Amino acid sequence: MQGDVAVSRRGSAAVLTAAGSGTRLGARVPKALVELGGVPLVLRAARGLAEAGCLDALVVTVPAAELGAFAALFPGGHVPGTTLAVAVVPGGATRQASVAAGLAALPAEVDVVLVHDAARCLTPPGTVRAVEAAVRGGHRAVVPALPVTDTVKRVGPADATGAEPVTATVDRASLRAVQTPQGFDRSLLEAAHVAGASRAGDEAAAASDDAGLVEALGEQVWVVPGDERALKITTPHDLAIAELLLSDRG
Ligand SMILES: Nc1ccn([C@@H]2O[C@H](COP(=O)(O)OP(=O)(O)OP(=O)(O)O)[C@@H](O)[C@H]2O)c(=O)n1
Ligand SMILES: C[C@](O)(CO)[C@H](O)COP(=O)(O)O
Repeated sequence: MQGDVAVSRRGSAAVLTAAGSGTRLGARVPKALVELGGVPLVLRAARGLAEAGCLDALVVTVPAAELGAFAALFPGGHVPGTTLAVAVVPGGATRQASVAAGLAALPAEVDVVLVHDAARCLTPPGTVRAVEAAVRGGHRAVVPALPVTDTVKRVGPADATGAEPVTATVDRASLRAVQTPQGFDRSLLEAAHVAGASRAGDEAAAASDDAGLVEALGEQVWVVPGDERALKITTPHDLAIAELLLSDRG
């Protein structure tokens, strides 16, 4: 924990998930080490969090076999060029397990936690600040999200040709596509991970986001505006889109 921490504001930190392999991207290195504009995704995401200026500490969860390669991106245990302190820890078999590992490594003083994907490395600092401020403002679980613009159909099991029967058209007015960082009161997020711990080892059962674990506790989750730049880089197509966004920004 760095700097003075006021009594009324004990500290905000982020867990940056970067322990995935990136199967769908298909690179030779773990996805978070893939470069976008010459900068690894994990470093770009960490810089975005640091630039937000509202965080006191950062925990990055990484593939256990690559601990050294990831730690080398944060010389002196800081996000380069900033005073934001970084701890690099091994992640788990699922994103949920990786977040749990990151939570366990947070400094004791932290009372607000943001969970962010390295794969969403172009998220603007303003989105980070908005999520942190919403939690500080009293909403104990906050997710950034965008309205869904496609028409969305529910389908049943495919027939022999592989075609799927449509069973319903979902009212998209009430749908939101959820991004990261997701922000939480620390005690609520820890309780949600304890309650959902039995799901963490199995990709099919694991929660795909942290808000889902909080919802499973019966607690209210709130949505604030997301940003198109916070897209998740999952496939080579996404990486190409991100390169375009970067050149547009430049
Ligand atoms: N065991 C895991 C799996 C995922 N993640 C992180 O969670 C975020 C979202 O996951 P995704 O983009 O789906 O990454 P991968 O699991 O690496 O992708 P794939 O499913 O294509 O292998 C990423 O920042 C990823 O590094 C993680 O920390 N630990
Ligand atoms: C957390 C997340 O990025 C919010 O959209 C998403 O749920 C991660 O899902 P994935 O299955 O790990 O890609």
